[in-house]
Amino acid sequence: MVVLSQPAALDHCSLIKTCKPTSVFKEIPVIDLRDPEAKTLIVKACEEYGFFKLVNHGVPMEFMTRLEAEAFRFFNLPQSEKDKAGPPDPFGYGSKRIGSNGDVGWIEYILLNTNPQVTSLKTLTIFRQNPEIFRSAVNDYILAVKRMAFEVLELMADGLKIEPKNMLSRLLRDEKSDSCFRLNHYPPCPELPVLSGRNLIGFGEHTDPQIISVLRSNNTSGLQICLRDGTWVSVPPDQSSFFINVGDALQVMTNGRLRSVRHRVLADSLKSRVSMIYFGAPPLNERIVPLASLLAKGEENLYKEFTWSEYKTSAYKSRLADHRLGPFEKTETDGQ
Ligand SMILES: C=C1C[C@]23C[C@@]1(O)CC[C@H]2[C@@]12CC[C@H](O)[C@@](C)(C(=O)O1)[C@H]2[C@@H]3C(=O)O
Ligand SMILES: O=C(O)CCC(=O)C(=O)O
Ligand SMILES: [Fe+2]
Repeated sequence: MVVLSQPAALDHCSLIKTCKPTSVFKEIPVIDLRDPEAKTLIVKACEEYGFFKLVNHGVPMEFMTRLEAEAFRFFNLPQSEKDKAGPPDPFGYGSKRIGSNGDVGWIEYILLNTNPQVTSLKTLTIFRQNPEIFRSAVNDYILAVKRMAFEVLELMADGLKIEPKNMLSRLLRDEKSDSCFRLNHYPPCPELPVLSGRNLIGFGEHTDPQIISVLRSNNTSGLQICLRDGTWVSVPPDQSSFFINVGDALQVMTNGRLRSVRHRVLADSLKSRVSMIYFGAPPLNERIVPLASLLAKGEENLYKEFTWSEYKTSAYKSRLADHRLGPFEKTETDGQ
């Protein structure tokens, strides 16, 4: 990508030129968790897009707004205070750098382990300004979102005719589940209007490595997903709903039937975006293989066998936009 000149603050960031304005995702599948047809609609949306919006989800709005307020309170602290909780390893506070392989964005974030047994010094530092209130806002939110994610995965298993119904959700329910939680803040970027016709990348394009991701944001747009034909569409924000992404591990477990969705976030010139994402992952020692009941007679397994720990190690060596499943896909010569 060629960038002519840009303000010093954006030096490290990527700009993309959109030839035609990205269209709004009008056909976004909206699934009502209480709809008797939900299981079928979830499978359909995950096959077609790897993505859907969830309404009537049962997570109290108060949990979302309380955590959003705490997130803003933290991100509004002086930089020197926030830096005490960084750099991320991968947990902790991070700014601009995403991961450790050179990816950058117009973003600051907090990454947390959802396992309460793993409380690092960095996590304690994040909470230290407002320990009781911040911690309980995070815990209440995660607990409610986890319950809802289990329900979604149970409906999905039902829709896919997987027995038993907890085949997928048990991985997230496991006390050794390697799930994590992220609070992202995309500050407004006042320089954007002078970068005419170009967009600033807040979070570069990628797929999420885990099983599913459950995203909630405030009312600021920015999230885009990539459709099957390669076009990018903007997802209108909806602060009272959740957006569910299929991750790489679920793509493998369904032998490619459900697809992990490529997505990215663009910065806004005027409004801050805050998002909170629960990444539901299996335990580290879990073998990630296509579920036998999903393989039709004679259907080939598309992936080599690996554990979540092996996939994670490989993913964390990759760049954000890499096709992380590539090294795990079977080739013509495999198995001969
Ligand atoms: C560049 C990277 C950041 C990331 C680890 C990686 O090496 C590749 C995957 C990235 C990602 C995307 C989804 C989640 O936000 C995340 C926490 C994850 O599990 O994989 C991030 C990683 C990160 O920010 O550390
Ligand atoms: O912040 C967002 O809206 C999405 C971020 C994201 O895709 C991620 O953290 O993996
Ligand atoms: Fe993501």
